Amino acid sequence: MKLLVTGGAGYVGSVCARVMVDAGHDVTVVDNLSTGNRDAVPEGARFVEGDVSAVAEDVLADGDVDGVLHFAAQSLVGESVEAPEKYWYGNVVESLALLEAMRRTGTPRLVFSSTAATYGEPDAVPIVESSPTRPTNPYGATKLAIDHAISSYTVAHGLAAISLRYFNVAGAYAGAGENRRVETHLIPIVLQAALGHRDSVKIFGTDYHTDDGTAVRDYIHVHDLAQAHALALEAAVAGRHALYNLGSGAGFSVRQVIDTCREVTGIDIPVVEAPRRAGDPAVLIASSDKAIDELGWQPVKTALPTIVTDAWEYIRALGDRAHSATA
Ligand SMILES: NC(=O)c1ccc[n+]([C@@H]2O[C@H](COP(=O)([O-])OP(=O)(O)OC[C@H]3O[C@@H](n4cnc5c(N)ncnc54)[C@H](O)[C@@H]3O)[C@@H](O)[C@H]2O)c1
Ligand SMILES: O=c1ccn([C@@H]2O[C@H](COP(=O)(O)OP(=O)(O)O[C@H]3O[C@H](CO)[C@H](O)[C@H](O)[C@H]3O)[C@@H](O)[C@H]2O)c(=O)[nH]1
Repeated sequence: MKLLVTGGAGYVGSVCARVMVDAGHDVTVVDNLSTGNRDAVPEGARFVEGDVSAVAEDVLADGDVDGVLHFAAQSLVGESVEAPEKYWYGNVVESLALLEAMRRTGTPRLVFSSTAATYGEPDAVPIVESSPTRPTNPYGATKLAIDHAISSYTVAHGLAAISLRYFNVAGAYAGAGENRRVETHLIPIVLQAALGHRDSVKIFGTDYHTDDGTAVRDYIHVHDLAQAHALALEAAVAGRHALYNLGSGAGFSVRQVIDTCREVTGIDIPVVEAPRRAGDPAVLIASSDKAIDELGWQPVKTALPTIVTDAWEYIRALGDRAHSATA
């Protein structure tokens, strides 16, 4: 297929772009490098620098692009609470521009990076796709708004679309991984502390109603996630918007993640207890049964030590290329 990958210089987008190139697809990456790295764009993919709203329509203009994988976004829960404008413009307005570009150029297929954050605080876990959507932060609210916009484009304009609601993505694949200029995600932060790039790790909230008082998340390996994108591209049906949760089905607390990182690295990483981070739900665990049943998705790297080991090997190999700025 001929594919446009937005956000393909970022973490998840660069791994997915690599998997698509390796599978023989013709890939063009559009990225404004706001959080991504130019050198993360895989060899074999074309690169166009710019905002989705400014350059995507040019890439689609010939009318022969088969599908769009839309990763480009602002995606930090805490930041979205402090600067919601960045999220409503950067996510909703940019994605509406992409939908319009696709409509005008007759581009048939979309796979969208939605998120567990669309559900908010769940009534029950594991979370299924029919669970209520009550986002607890602007990030989740903007992703939910985009999901609604996509649904109406499928009905009105015959777009074939799949939203993949990822839970917490981690790990690395073939030399591609998490290397943001400013890092806020738990696993890379803990591993940066193990490397000595940070003095300690803050635990945001120790008073949640969970077994050890810290927040629980479901970590999914980035390569398993990329495989789901390949399946979604094939499965998208004109006029239909399907949604799938993607996780490993097990929840790990912040303390359990830190302990796993200690075991994998053999380093006693220092921690500091801190207040809760605004916008964070207590527990997010996915049911991925729908993706397994309907897409034929088979996650392989589901064990947390495997995910952390891959992230650790990646971050150690970065050397001088490592960004380690604290947020
Ligand atoms: N990482 C996770 O745990 C996770 C979980 C659920 C969903 N997601 C979603 O997956 C997608 C990728 O997340 P990530 O962790 O790889 O983030 P990232 O910040 O590493 O990558 C996002 C990329 O998009 C680019 N970008 C942002 N806005 C753009 C715009 N308007 N035009 C062009 N390029 C733009 C950035 O430069 C960056 O390269 C996001 O949509 C995010 O919401 C991520
Ligand atoms: O230094 C840190 C960093 C994080 N955390 C905690 O660790 C958990 C995971 O936080 P991350 O920042 O790694 O991930 P989030 O759960 O906030 O969000 C991630 O997963 C979501 C889906 O679950 C989103 O889609 C989002 O894009 C993606 O960043 C949270 O309880 C957070 O408070 C800490 O205690 N200390």
